Amino acid sequence: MNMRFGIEALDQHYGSAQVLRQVGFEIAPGECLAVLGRNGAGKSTLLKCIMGLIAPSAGRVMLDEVDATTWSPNRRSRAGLAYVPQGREIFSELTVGENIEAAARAHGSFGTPVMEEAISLFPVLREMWKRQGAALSGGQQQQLAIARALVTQPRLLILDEPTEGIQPNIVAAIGEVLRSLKGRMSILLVEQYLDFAIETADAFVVLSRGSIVETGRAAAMSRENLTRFIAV
Ligand SMILES: Nc1ncnc2c1ncn2[C@@H]1O[C@H](COP(=O)(O)OP(=O)(O)OP(=O)(O)O)[C@@H](O)[C@H]1O
Repeated sequence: MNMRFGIEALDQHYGSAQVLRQVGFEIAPGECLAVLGRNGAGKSTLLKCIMGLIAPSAGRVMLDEVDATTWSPNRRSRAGLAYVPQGREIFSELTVGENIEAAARAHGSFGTPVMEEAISLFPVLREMWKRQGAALSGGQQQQLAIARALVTQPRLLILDEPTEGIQPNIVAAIGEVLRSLKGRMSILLVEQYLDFAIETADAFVVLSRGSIVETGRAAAMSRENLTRFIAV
């Protein structure tokens, strides 16, 4: 079942600096929402508040219309959120297989079709199964990180700049996978690579200095309009 997900009027401060201001949106079940914005706009901070890694100063995170603002990251994960952070954070000492199997065991999907499907989405993972995470290219690590998130059978997959520093053919492969997942889960995509976001998302939110300055359906958004908010 797809998640009903929303955030309401989130504020966040680092010391006296306000980094998020009254940020609110919903993600329609099964859709991909892209959050766009320049470096420092507050995108990663927003995702950390959504995952419960930092507490917002004000506002609410709503999962299936339940207030989850004070839930631990683990509880959010059990409720169906999966987070692929910027920089990927795979276990570089473990093999590809161990990375996936550890996540699957923790979520009770070890050896199930959920685990098998997550692996089969990225054929390179089978080829590299016994290699250490550290031996993978950046793009392969990103694919591993996404597969590891998918073995938790998320209802909302949250990705922080999955294309950053990755070669074009792997970006294309990741885009294809994300498009194939829509409908079965919702996706929250933080992205600075505009063409990738346009190909993948159903709706957009643009963050600038911690505030939402533009929102809209993908079909209603021109590339020119979005570039205005992102170009340096
Ligand atoms: N732990 C922290 N302590 C103090 N300030 C921080 C901290 N983390 C981020 N900031 C500041 O908060 C603002 C928003 O940062 P954030 O990382 O959320 O932006 P971003 O849009 O994700 O940018 P990027 O694309 O560079 O990651 C920036 O000005 C940043 O310097």
